[in-house]
Amino acid sequence: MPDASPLCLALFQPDIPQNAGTMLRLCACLGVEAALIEPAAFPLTERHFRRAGLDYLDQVMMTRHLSFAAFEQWRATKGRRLLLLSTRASQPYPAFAFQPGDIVMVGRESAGAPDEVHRAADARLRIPLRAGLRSLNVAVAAGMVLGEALRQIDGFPRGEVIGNGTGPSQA
Ligand SMILES: C[S@@+](CC[C@H](N)C(=O)[O-])C[C@H]1O[C@@H](n2cnc3c(N)ncnc32)[C@H](O)[C@@H]1O
Repeated sequence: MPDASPLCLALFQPDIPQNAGTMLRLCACLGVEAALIEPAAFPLTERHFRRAGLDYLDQVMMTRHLSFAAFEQWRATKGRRLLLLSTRASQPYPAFAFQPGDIVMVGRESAGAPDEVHRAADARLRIPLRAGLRSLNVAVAAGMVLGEALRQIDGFPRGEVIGNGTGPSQA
């Protein structure tokens, strides 16, 4: 595996700071690396993320890429697979075999990811939904698929239990 982190979550040109903040918090808590592909629809500053409720920013292993082309150059140096979550994909994610080092990418809230990104991906994965319903919130989609990927590769953090695990700790 190329890096210390078992997986990477890539945010393609995020539109909504609250969603980006939720996904970066997810990355911090699960020990998943994050990649931000610019331009975003909001300034990628610490102030904006903190206002969106992300107070774990210093715990996120994050790379920023000025364009998709720059991200692709970086990815080529790492030799990592790109797995795009897309409402246009036909392959359901629960049947996909994830590997350590995989990069799971989510698209924009407004428009998903463009054809160029679909073509570049090693796999395009779909979360099956009930007929007639369009899509999930992007952070929910990211959480579902990262959870399955971490389960498959046994990549969840081995965190300490706070207290004795039976209930609220004594003050
Ligand atoms: C709100 S959705 C994008 C909606 C956009 N109109 C489209 O159809 O692509 C934002 C992102 O969440 C992810 N997503 C949401 N629902 C999904 C699903 N059922 N399967 C795969 N990815 C999904 C995708 O990465 C998508 O680009």
